[in-house]
Amino acid sequence: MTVEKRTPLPISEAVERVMEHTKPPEKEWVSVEEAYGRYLAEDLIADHDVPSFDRSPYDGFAIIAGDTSEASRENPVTLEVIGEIGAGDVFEGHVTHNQAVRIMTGAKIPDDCNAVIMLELVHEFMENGKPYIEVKRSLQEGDNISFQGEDTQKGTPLVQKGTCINPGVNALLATFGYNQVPVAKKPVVGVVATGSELLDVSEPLSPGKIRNSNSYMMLAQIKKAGAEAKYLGKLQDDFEECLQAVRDALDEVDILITTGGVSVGDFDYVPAILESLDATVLFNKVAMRPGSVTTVAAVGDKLIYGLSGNPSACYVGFEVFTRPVIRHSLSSQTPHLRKTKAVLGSDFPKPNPFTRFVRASIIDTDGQYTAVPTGLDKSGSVTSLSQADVFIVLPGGTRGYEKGMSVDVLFLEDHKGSEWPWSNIVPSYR
Ligand SMILES: Nc1nc2c(c(=O)[nH]1)N[C@H]1C(S)=C(S)[C@@H](COP(=O)(O)OP(=O)(O)OC[C@H]3O[C@@H](n4cnc5c(N)ncnc54)[C@H](O)[C@@H]3O)O[C@H]1N2
Ligand code: MOO
Ligand SMILES: [Mg+2]
Repeated sequence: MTVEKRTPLPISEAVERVMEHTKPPEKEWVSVEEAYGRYLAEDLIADHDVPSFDRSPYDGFAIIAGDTSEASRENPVTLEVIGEIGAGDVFEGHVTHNQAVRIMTGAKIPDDCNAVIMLELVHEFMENGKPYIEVKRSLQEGDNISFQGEDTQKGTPLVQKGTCINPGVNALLATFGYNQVPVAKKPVVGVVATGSELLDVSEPLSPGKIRNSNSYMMLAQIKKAGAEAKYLGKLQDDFEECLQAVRDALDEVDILITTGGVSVGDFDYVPAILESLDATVLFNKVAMRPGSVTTVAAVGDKLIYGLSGNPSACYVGFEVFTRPVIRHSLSSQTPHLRKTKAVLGSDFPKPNPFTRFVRASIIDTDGQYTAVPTGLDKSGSVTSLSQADVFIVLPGGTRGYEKGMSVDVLFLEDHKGSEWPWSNIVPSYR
């Protein structure tokens, strides 16, 4: 029996191929209470000025600034207080010279007034049953006024579609009257685990068996990417059973992920399943480690990801190839992992022909990032994932890397994303 020979594709080319198979985003409406964490499906543009009227930023008195032009400690001016307004009220009367209106924070400035003086800065007194204030300083027109449109003006684009709705975006949605919010429909992503060695989480360990951890890892990755996760169970390494399960799964999901059985072993059935489904294999080998066996295929308008059974390889395969497809269908303009530079925290003396993704934790020292590998750097390692907040990217080549070098890192816990992180990833030898 000869083992199938696979040609490794450069990462950027492999990502390009999957991105060519993305579908246009679909829109749905959710209530503003449900919008947090969803992705905006339309640009949010201010349809009125904010604030929409001149208002007082203080509890104080609305006055005519010119009345105070001669005011000083020695020469205070006296103004008659002719009314009071709280936030939400509008002063309907007319204010003339040497008059003032008691005004609270957030209330609309009376039309005739053009400045506000804080309560603490005036002396209040009554004379003949009428309230007055004494002002000991001179104010300029516009002093202490929050002007209409000073926060934002009508027509200003505020939030781009594809943005993850954070609490600040929620505030804007409410400000502009979005009781219902247009958000990108979440694609449904199914997970099937294959492997006769797999136990359910609740089962006790027995010789040769391990618990199925990849499914639960990926359900979380899918949700984190913004999609709806559907667990479709774990399967024995049995070709017919797996083929039927994949066929059934395809009816239920937009994207299907299998884990395990994707390499060249006797019980690695994913390649044969893809063949039986007449799927178009986009690639079945990528010049990266872990995750070199990552396979992606298209069946009709759906993508099937054959991710490695090895936990770290599975994790990497998802973040590099599945996450951007999900984010694209959520309208994101920046669907890939965000890239930045960091100082390498350990030596990697052994050269590797494939680009390596090293799970690492980031330390921020006054804005200077250092990336320190977390645990065992092997494809089968599961413990190195829990502490990882970046992948260090070490391009393949003929030389190793030394502690202290500047390297690219990709953030795992970040919503901003990046447009295309795969150009300019170059080995940076000192
Ligand atoms: N002769 C060769 N052997 C292997 C090659 C190769 O090129 N030639 N590639 C190696 C690489 S690289 C990887 S990665 C793995 C890929 O393996 P598979 O995707 O076929 O996955 P399995 O064989 O089913 O399992 C691999 C490993 O992962 C464990 N596993 C599987 N499923 C789960 C799960 N749901 N949760 C946790 N752990 C899981 C499984 O027990 C195995 O230990 O192949 C290499 N071999
Ligand atoms: O796909 Mo493997 O992870 O390169 O070890
Ligand atoms: Mg295998």
